[in-house]
Amino acid sequence: MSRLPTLEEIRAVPKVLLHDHLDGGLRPSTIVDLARDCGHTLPTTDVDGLASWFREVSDSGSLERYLETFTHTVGVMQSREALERVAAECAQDLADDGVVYAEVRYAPELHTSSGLSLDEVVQAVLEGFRVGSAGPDGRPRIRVGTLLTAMRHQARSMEIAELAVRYRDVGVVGFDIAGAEAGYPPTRHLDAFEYLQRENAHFTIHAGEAFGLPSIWQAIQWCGADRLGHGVRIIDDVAVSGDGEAKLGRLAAYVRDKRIPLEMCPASNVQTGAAASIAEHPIGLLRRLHFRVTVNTDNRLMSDTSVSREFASLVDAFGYDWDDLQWFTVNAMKSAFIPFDERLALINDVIKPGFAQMARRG
Ligand SMILES: O=c1[nH]cnc2c1ncn2[C@H]1C[C@H](O)[C@@H](CO)O1
Ligand SMILES: [Zn+2]
Repeated sequence: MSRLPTLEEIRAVPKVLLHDHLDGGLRPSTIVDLARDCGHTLPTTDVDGLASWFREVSDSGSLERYLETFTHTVGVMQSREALERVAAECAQDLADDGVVYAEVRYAPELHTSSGLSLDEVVQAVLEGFRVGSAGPDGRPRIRVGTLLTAMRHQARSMEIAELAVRYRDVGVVGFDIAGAEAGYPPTRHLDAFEYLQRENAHFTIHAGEAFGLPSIWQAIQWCGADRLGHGVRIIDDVAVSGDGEAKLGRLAAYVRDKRIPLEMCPASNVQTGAAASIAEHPIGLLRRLHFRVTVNTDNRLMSDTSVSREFASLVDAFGYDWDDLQWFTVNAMKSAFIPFDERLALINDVIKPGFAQMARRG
């Protein structure tokens, strides 16, 4: 099929999402509702105006400024009802976009300012995902696993890691650290990572987004991360000569040889200045070099994006075809934190047949 995939067609194929923040994906109308209920003051209560505000402020070119916008999402996610609603709508929105498997992350410690305990936060989010994943016939339209995030500038990672292990059999599939990267190396949380390794638990680390190779190196070689959140700066360890031949440094070679998944989030990276544009995003070269690249949304609200839109922008920039999109999707499914047999079943019974059906249509 020579014609390139369209946005509408991309929406129809089964997709997988590994890096999406619950507090970065609220519907603007829900923020307005919840803010009214809990007395939180927003920059504007006009729904369209609020959507534009998030997108525009997030376009600052700085991760720190980008993260400031979360005051207005986290601020309205402080009750059990609010957390359940946001999680349920998240599952519905992802399913509507054709996502069949998602790992959605959030930081429980950010949702306790009105008195919820960490356990209550986790239980509310799990309940929201349970409700939101069900279709009209009661059968699940999407499978959602959650990742519990600890904030890298705080000192609660051990507590959050223990929480993740406590809820591992009821929907929590892993752990993460997030927040401003510069000045907060992942090794600050080494005890939490060592604990998770002893517990045979899975974790990813935001690394190589706003800070370079040392952050990626620490995340992998000191902390033992299974995956890298973003990881875009791995490109700094790849030299491309005039004739297009690429030479990998030791760290880049390690990441590729070990098939360490890169959770790339192109639109978010352009907004925070981690990449100059989609066309110049390192994903193009990393895909060509067969790193284990996956495509993600990061924060759908801040970037006004979805998995389908991320794919469509890559089709536009790099001319990707259905084989490329299936390759990204299978990469993501292989890299998920659920058991191997369940990943394989989704690949063979859902993803491959879904892409094959699209190929026949073309
Ligand atoms: O792209 C990101 N980099 C680092 N931290 C991030 C990013 N997107 C969201 N966060 C932070 C802000 C949220 O409040 C927190 C938990 O989801 O994670
Ligand atoms: Zn992120």
